[in-house]
Amino acid sequence: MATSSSAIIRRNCRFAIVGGGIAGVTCAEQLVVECPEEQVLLISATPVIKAVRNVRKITRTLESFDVEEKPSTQLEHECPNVQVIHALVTKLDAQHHKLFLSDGSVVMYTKLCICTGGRPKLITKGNPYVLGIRDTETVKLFQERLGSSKRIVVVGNGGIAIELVYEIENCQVIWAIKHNSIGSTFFDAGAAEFFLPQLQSDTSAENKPLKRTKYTVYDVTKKQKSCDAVGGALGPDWATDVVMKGKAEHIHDIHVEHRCEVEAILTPDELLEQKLTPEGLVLKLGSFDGSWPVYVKLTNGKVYGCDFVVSATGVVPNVESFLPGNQFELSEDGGMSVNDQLQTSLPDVYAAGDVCTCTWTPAEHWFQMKLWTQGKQMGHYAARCMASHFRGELAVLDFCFELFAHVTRFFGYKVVLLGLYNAQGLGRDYEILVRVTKGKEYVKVILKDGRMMGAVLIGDTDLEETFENLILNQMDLSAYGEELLNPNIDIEDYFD
Ligand SMILES: Cc1cc2nc3c(=O)[nH]c(=O)nc-3n(C[C@H](O)[C@H](O)[C@H](O)COP(=O)(O)OP(=O)(O)OC[C@H]3O[C@@H](n4cnc5c(N)ncnc54)[C@H](O)[C@@H]3O)c2cc1C
Ligand SMILES: NC(=O)C1=CN([C@@H]2O[C@H](COP(=O)(O)OP(=O)(O)OC[C@H]3O[C@@H](n4cnc5c(N)ncnc54)[C@H](OP(=O)(O)O)[C@@H]3O)[C@@H](O)[C@H]2O)C=CC1
Repeated sequence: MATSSSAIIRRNCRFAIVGGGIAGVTCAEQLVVECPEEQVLLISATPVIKAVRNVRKITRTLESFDVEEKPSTQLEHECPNVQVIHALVTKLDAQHHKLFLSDGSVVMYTKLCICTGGRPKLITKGNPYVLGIRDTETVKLFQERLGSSKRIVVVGNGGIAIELVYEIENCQVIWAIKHNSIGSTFFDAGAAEFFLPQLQSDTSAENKPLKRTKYTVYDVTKKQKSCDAVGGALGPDWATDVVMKGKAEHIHDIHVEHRCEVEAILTPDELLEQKLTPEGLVLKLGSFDGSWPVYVKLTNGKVYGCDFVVSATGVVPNVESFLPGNQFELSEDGGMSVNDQLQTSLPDVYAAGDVCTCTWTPAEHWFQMKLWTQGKQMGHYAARCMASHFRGELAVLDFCFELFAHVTRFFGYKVVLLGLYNAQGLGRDYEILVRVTKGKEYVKVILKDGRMMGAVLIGDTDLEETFENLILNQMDLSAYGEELLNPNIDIEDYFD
């Protein structure tokens, strides 16, 4: 409800949420279920919000879903006690439960959830030749630049880099990674080897496996853009519909530089001044006049000329608007620390999604990762916590925080990650079992003291449900040895 005193608009609500990404919207939708009689105010810097649809339950903890961008009015229509305000939060006075918005209004809340996500952590600030990818706007900029490019350098070895190198066509890609093998955030050297042919092959549109469209964009960006904040992060299969074509002749041309970082980004003049010689890599670029707008010097001493650089080097939480005047406890990665009730260090302020860092002692096979799935799970759980505390109760930690579970697609393959899939936190004290069928599937299991701790399943293995159970029930598998991955044994029947 809005009340006005002098020129300032004041709005009072029981629950306020900042951020129209997946965490904020899921939180709003769930608050409507928990407290249908209370007013929920969602403040979104962008006029479109992100919502989950078509949730498909794969196992108890694994689900896949589509994501749609929709106008905020649609959410208001679907959830009548939710009001969406299109504005930027410029300041928080947590002590007095007040939010100050860019439209000059003030929101008084009883409980607040901050879901402002993150933004790309770029290798360098303010360099026009270095781009990050986060939202629809940044993708458009990337597409435009790529359209007139013959070579780009991609820095980083995580989700975005993997998707880019697979999708980009007609542009040579120099992929600079810190690690020994590609894609190390999501898989090990064995899986990287499995994927290697996909990097070398001609993966032009006709040769790629057909993909379903899972990401729906409601395009209002041209019509209205009034705030400076980044839009909500992209999500599952964002790359499917995005044309990523450069102007070189060869369709797919990737060169990986291992074990290196970017030391400097140089202009052509700086290259000359420093008397550096760019790599004489054999290029399949068609006509080329020999000079580049920018040069990248790597820590391995090599220098590459390129049209621009993509810094796919992770995200930093969007916390700046909330810090002045408030004593939030921040974690090492800059995220707002939250406890197992998703409470920050300040009373009545919660946080969910990419903006927060979980500081409770996690279940043995769960850890936080800045993913769409976890944004949804945390948004949902934050609503339950806010509603429970409002009623004077404690919330019970949701089951989804028992086991890390992520399903995605890389290089055209279904990829399922369960538990400590990369032996996270196990030191050297574990065993690995691997089964590979070239071009078809890659199955890796992490065992400790005979118990399954995690698994990577690439391809249509149909093993996710059985392995999820084996990780959750911690059955002693020592007696089975390598038989566990014997393709001639129907493992489902075995453990029923
Ligand atoms: C290119 C790309 C591909 C990805 N692919 C996948 C994938 O395949 N699978 C997966 O699980 N995850 C994926 N992710 C990660 C996933 O998108 C994020 O983890 C998830 O979207 C985070 O949701 P969020 O709601 O916390 O934040 P966001 O989606 O970033 O939303 C934050 C919202 O807060 C708003 N905001 C920020 N500051 C303010 C302010 N001061 N006032 C008002 N509003 C504000 C923003 O405008 C935005 O609407 C991908 C990310 C990227 C960038
Ligand atoms: N299909 C999916 O599930 C997808 C998920 N995402 C998510 O979106 C978010 C953003 O993706 P992305 O940017 O790829 O982030 P990620 O966190 O996935 O990967 C970042 C990568 O950059 C490396 N890195 C960090 N700093 C530097 C540096 N200075 N120089 C060189 N390399 C560096 C990291 O290595 P190290 O870790 O060793 O520091 C890591 O390999 C992530 O949360 C990601 O999980 C994105 C796309 C697809």
